[in-house]
This record gives sequence, structure tokens and C-alpha cells, in this order.
Amino acid sequence: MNCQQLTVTHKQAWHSATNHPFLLDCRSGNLQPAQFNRWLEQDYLFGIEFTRFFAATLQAAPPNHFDILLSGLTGIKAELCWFHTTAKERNLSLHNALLPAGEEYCRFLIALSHRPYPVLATILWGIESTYSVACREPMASPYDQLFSYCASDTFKDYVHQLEQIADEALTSATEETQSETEAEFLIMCRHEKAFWQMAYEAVA
Ligand SMILES: Cc1ncc(C[n+]2csc(CCO)c2C)c(N)n1
Repeated sequence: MNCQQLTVTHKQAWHSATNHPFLLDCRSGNLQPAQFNRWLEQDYLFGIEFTRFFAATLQAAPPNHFDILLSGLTGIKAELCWFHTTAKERNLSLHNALLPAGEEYCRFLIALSHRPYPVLATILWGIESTYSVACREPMASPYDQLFSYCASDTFKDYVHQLEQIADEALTSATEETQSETEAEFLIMCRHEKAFWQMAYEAVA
């Protein structure tokens, strides 16, 4: 089993995670500011927990994977800075509470932290990869600017490197760990879909 196969075996779940009406509205320009703002407020909080999950993955990783994982942490650092700048520009607070979808997603990451490395590396790839795929189609202004990093070739290349290290970890994983990875991948897809939906519902 490898990352690519996961997206094919669970085509429907993968599609729902990466093709939400929220994204269609970014492309047409119909997304309402309140919807983007909710995404931003909630995704900042998610980003904090994701950083910790990333640290757990790094802690379990073999040294030959450090290079790529450390470069990912640099990307997250830039992303967390971007949240602060963009929140200021839009007069948003980053001190809100997580809504249920975000809270459940974060709880999933915390529970996963002590699982075997192949599970962590694959879910890490999966989470980053959803945004690379989700932002692949051109978006209308201002969302083209706001999501420009996820749409960039730099991000695409980074996600590809994550795929390579996850695939390497999966190759030597036990069957049991591979099955667990597959189950968690499916749950991750459902959390992604629910996260977009939660932001989309900022406007009734
Ligand atoms: C719910 C949710 N899922 C995935 C990502 C993707 N992602 C996680 S951290 C980061 C910055 C660069 O590593 C990106 C793009 C997200 N932001 N929010």
C-alpha cells in the first residue's frame, strides 16, 4: 500500500475532502467574507494543534527524513505568521474557541500522536496533500492571493516529498500498521470535509 493507492481506494472520501462547495465558491468568487473569516479563525487554531502533531511525527521519524520534515516546519512557521498578518488586516481575533468540527479534528490529531511512524507520516502527507489538491484550480480574487501558498509549486513539491517519505515508511510497515493507516486516512478525509463545511456554514 502507498499514498496514491489510498486516494484511489477511498476515492469518494478523498474527493469529498478536496472538493467542497467552499472551494467552488473560492473559484467563482462567490465565497462570502464571513465564510473565509471563519475558516481563517478556525484554521489558525487547527494549525497550532497541527504543529504539535508535526512535532510528534518528527519525534518518531528516522534521521534521513529530518531534512524534509524540518523544511515543513519552516513552512508552518510562515503560515502561522501569515494568519497573524491576515487576521489583523481583516480585523479578526485569533482567540476564539474551536467549533465542534475543528475540535474533533484536533482531538483526532492528539490521539494519533503516539501511533507508529508510518501512520503519522501518511496522515501528515494526507493533511497537507488535501490543500494542495483543493487549491489546484485557479481561484477568483481575493482568494487566489489568500490561498496562493497552497496553490504554489513550492507547496506541491513539498507535498510530493512528504509522499515519498510516507511511502518509504509504509513499505516496511507491518500489515497491522498498514490497516491502521488506511482506517485513519479515511477518518482524516471526513474531518477535512467537516472542516470546510463548518466554515461554509458561517453564512446560513
Ligand atoms: C483543516 C486543514 N487541513 C489541512 C491544512 C493544510 N495545511 C496544514 S499546515 C499548512 C501550512 C504549510 O504546511 C497547510 C497548508 C490546513 N491548513 N487546514
